[in-house]
Amino acid sequence: SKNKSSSTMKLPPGPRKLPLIGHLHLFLLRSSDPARRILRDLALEYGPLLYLQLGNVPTIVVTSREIAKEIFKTQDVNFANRPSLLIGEVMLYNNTDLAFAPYSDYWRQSRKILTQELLSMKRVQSFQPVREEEFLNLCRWIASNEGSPIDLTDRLFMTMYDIITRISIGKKTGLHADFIPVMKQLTDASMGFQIVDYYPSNWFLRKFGGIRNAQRLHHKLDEILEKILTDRQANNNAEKMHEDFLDVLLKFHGNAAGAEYTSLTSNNIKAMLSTIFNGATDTSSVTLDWAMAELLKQPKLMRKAQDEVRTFYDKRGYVDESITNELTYIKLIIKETLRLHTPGSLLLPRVNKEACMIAGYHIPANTQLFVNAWAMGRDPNYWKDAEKFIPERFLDSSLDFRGNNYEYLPFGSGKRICPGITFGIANIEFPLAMLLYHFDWVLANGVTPEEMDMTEHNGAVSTRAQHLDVIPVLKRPLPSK
Ligand code: HEM
Repeated sequence: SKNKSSSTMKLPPGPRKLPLIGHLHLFLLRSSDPARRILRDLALEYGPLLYLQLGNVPTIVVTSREIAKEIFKTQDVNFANRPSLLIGEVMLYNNTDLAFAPYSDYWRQSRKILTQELLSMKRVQSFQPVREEEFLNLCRWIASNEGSPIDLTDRLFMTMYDIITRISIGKKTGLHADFIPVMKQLTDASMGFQIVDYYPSNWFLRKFGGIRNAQRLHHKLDEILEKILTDRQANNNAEKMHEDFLDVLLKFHGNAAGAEYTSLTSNNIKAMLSTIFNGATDTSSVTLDWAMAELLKQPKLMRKAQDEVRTFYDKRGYVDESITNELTYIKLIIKETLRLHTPGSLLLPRVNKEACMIAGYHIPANTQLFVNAWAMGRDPNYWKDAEKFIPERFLDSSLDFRGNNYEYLPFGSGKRICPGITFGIANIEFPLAMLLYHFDWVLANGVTPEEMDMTEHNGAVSTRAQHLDVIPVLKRPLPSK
């Protein structure tokens, strides 16, 4: 064909690279900044399709909706693979965790189980009592601290961990106490840039740069999950109010579910439970935390949100999850929070199987792809007053987060789009409504809304650097059930 000339084989632009480390120095030099910011600044300088060499790993970074659209529309299958990272390989059962799995039959099968059996609307609704009970417990604790400062951030994270754990492995047992801290470490480790991943064939780095720690964490995790699994299999016919994820997954163990699905091994089930925990906890709690922070920062918005919830629920006297769908303003707040504080800022990395052309540039096979959803979410070319928190911007807008508006991709897009959107939103919407319905909130230590420090923590998930220190004032009594 006509485009094999050397000019069409041009790589996308990027800064000058150094021997051996390529562009890694750009990250080392700004080690106090999160990668999403460094990559956004590079895009401003070199353009929306950026080429970087991270150690030995060729990488492109996309920061425009047109190029994101081109990739997700025309190269979706080609980019449906994930790079093999140390954490996925060592900790997550040799990349059989869904989020890290290569694009394969195994991925297809386990994604089907996840979307159809675990994260369907019906299943998500079936966990309503768990969410209600755990958040009611939280509200009771908050009410018991009325008038004194509390660390709301910590409590929101703990409550979310409890909910996801109960939904995954059932009623609280002693194992929860072991499970949560190990899973927390796993979530931290799997979100970060790890230097060892940029020299995949370097045995020295692998040996000394993380593999031992990953193995140690893996053994701990495996021991706990194995115990949970065998306990459950031993007590299979115990009385149960709700099926949890483990019950569902065990139906696929050893092909009990029949020919429509491949069977899951014990390791597969353990990997799936890890996936869910990893994908669901921090993303949901950090969104809730940012939403509360933004409302505390702008008391007018807080009042508007509280008015909506209180007008809506005052007849019943409590927040009922089955009708949260009608909370228009709460929905706008969540949309805006996901725009300005995109938790999975760079999505999860992908890698292409075959060489291809994107935006007129040559992309060699096995190039790692980051889509900077966080940067697009605050790009002034797409958003008016892009850095301001304005929920009303979504009022008369058809923009949604289901992967078809490429400047707004908090859940990603295409084949690897987050399968947990419905579940994730349910875990945010209802708790937010409940916190706003029952309590008024005052910043602790005499901090004024203007003085609130909204700095982001330098981590892969965009948490706030400061915790929410607030004083609760009970405004609506808690249900006594
Ligand atoms: C506010 C909440 C959440 C946000 C912002 C979020 C965000 C994301 C993002 C950005 C991706 C990468 C998509 C891509 O590569 O295009 C992803 C993937 C994924 N998420 Fe979520 N997520 C959330 C909640 C959840 C929940 C509740 C679950 C499960 C229980 C979940 C499970 C997963 C899984 C398994 C993947 C990998 C999918 C695959 O590789 O095929 N997420 N999520």
